[in-house]
Amino acid sequence: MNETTEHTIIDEMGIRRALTRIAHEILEKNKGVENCTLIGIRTRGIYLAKRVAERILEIEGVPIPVGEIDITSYRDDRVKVRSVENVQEGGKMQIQDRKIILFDDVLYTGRTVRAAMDALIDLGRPQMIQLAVLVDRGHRELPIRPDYVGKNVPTSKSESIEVMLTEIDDKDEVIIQRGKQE
Ligand SMILES: O=P(O)(O)OC[C@H]1O[C@H](OP(=O)(O)OP(=O)(O)O)[C@H](O)[C@@H]1O
Ligand SMILES: O=c1cc[nH]c(=O)[nH]1
Repeated sequence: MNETTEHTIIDEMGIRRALTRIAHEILEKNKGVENCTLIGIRTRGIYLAKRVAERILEIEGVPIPVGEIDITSYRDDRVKVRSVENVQEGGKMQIQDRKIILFDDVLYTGRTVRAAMDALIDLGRPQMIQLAVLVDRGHRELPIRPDYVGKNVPTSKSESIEVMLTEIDDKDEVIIQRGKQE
């Protein structure tokens, strides 16, 4: 039998604590947020970036620009970047010489992050790029590692992680589905 089971791996409180910790880690690693820009990978990476920017404002009293990058995946594994936009004011993000902190909900093969980095570098020369993810589930196919991780979740390839955020899913929860076919 090939039944699918699922259970919660991070609840609402866990997500809140993880994002607060990541906000503190960003402040510590960068000695503040001067010259930093947060860029969320569409869709849920954007909400994570916005929430961390709010925490940083609460903790440090400093606003931080937040942008979004839209990447479309194709079945043959090519990825296409559609845009990089400022989510607060609209218009283009400044990339040149900025410290960019990329946000995504799940890190798996690393191909989405690689596409995002390629697109950013096409637009300008960032001073550096860092990576924040809510869940690192392993199985990297590229030499990419996150600087900030909400939770490391060892998985098998037949499992799947689903991140739900109130902004679009009506609740905050991360679940693992087992027995799901790829
Ligand atoms: O490291 P990778 O192998 O690239 O996988 C990670 C990506 O996969 C998921 O996006 P997905 O393409 O499932 O789109 P969605 O988040 O909009 O559902 C997730 O949100 C990451 O962006
Ligand atoms: O399990 C996975 C793998 C890639 N992206 C997801 O959102 N979940």
